[in-house]
Amino acid sequence: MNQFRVFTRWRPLSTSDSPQTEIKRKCEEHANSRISMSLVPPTKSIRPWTSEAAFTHVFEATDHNKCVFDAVVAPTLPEVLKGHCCNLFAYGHSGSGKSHTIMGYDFSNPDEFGMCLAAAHHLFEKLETLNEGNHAAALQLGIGLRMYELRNKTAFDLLNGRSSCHVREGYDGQTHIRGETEVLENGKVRVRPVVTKPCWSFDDFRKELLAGLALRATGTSTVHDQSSRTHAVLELEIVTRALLDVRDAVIERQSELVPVAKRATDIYLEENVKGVVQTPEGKYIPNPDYQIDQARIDAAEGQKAEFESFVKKAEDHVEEIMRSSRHDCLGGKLVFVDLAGSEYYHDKAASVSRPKQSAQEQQEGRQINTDLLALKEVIRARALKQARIPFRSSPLTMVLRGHFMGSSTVNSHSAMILTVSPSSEQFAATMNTLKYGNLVGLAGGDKTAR
Ligand SMILES: Nc1ncnc2c1ncn2[C@@H]1O[C@H](COP(=O)(O)OP(=O)(O)OP(=O)(O)O)[C@@H](O)[C@H]1O
Repeated sequence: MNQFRVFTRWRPLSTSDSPQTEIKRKCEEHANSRISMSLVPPTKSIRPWTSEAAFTHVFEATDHNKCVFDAVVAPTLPEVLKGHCCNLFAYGHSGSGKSHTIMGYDFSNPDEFGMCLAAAHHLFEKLETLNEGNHAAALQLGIGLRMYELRNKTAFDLLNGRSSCHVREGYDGQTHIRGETEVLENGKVRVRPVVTKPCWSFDDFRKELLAGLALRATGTSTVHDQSSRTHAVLELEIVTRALLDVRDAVIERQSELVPVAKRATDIYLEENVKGVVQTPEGKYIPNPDYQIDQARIDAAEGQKAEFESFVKKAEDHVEEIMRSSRHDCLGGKLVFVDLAGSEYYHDKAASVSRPKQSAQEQQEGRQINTDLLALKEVIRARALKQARIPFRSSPLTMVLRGHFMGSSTVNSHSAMILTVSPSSEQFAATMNTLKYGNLVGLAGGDKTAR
């Protein structure tokens, strides 16, 4: 099976909802073991809706987090331990249970851990075994945690005081998320990526996760709050101290290269400006009184090439550490994406009403809509094994590029959980979420996917 899995999770009715208002729904299993869902609208003015056979499984309100973890995340852990990358998305209306699912609200009861904490718990159990007999501290395996919120082309680093970082495509064709430029002594210019917090035990991990969550407005859902207007990304990567150190060395060598490269450019420009004069007619001609100092230009270029070679050497060192690791799991990643609230998804075919939005919210809504449609197209292109995957279509898919590219298989170890409310008052929001999930399930299915 090589399909992108889409799950639905019904949250329980909240105490403020009356039980009579529960949405009537039906599931049907099809020959391909996929499920279709039908919803009966609370009023006659809305047409009943039936999805296609797009869903892998439907969790009911009584299913707790452990049940969801066992079915959705646990099967991906062997892939992560082989050094591959698996992605898990949560999508739903504000208050439908995305944070409950991904982050969890109980950080001490393993049965109620969110997917992220439960995954770390299981990974640390495995890493402890792999670390046995390995006495070199620099080679002890742990989990590097990165946490950021994404809005348009800006990422807010939750493990670095919510500082803002830019999402850009580098000269190497890779997407880089980089913080503000720091100007250091001797003209060195350093641009750090999103912070990776190394965690060498489960308790370290839990502490960092809680610190990151404290900077995120979750759990106080209103459709206008901040968390519903950003995508939250949590990356868990299997690392060693040695790997983190050599990555830091690359950043250090790059910062040393900046002033040297600038000096080479300045010298080249200076010599060439001195080497020409302007005629009364406004033309530039070689300056008869100045001979361009080519040796000076070459010396500066030579120094630049030397510093470039230091960067290359540091990058090779990272490759070498990855290649020579005794453990396949080094660099393995599990990425959780708590997508922006489904109230921002605009499906032309959906005749559902949406809450009134301000001009800024409408603009953000358009961007979120672009992100979500781009994500669906990326999933479809991967399912179709297309040569060109449209990662550049949105900042979200640009950020996910590295994670999707690091996946072992086309789609099968990535999944989406749709969180939905059973309250009739939330019917429109629930149907909108399921409509998007239906499209993603079809797109990530087989070659006949639409
Ligand atoms: N499956 C569930 N079982 C029990 N409680 C749940 C479940 N899903 C959600 N809840 C509860 O409902 C409330 C809202 O859920 P949650 O904060 O996860 O919503 P959300 O989709 O993340 O909203 P937002 O995007 O605004 O942060 C929380 O108190 C949460 O504990």
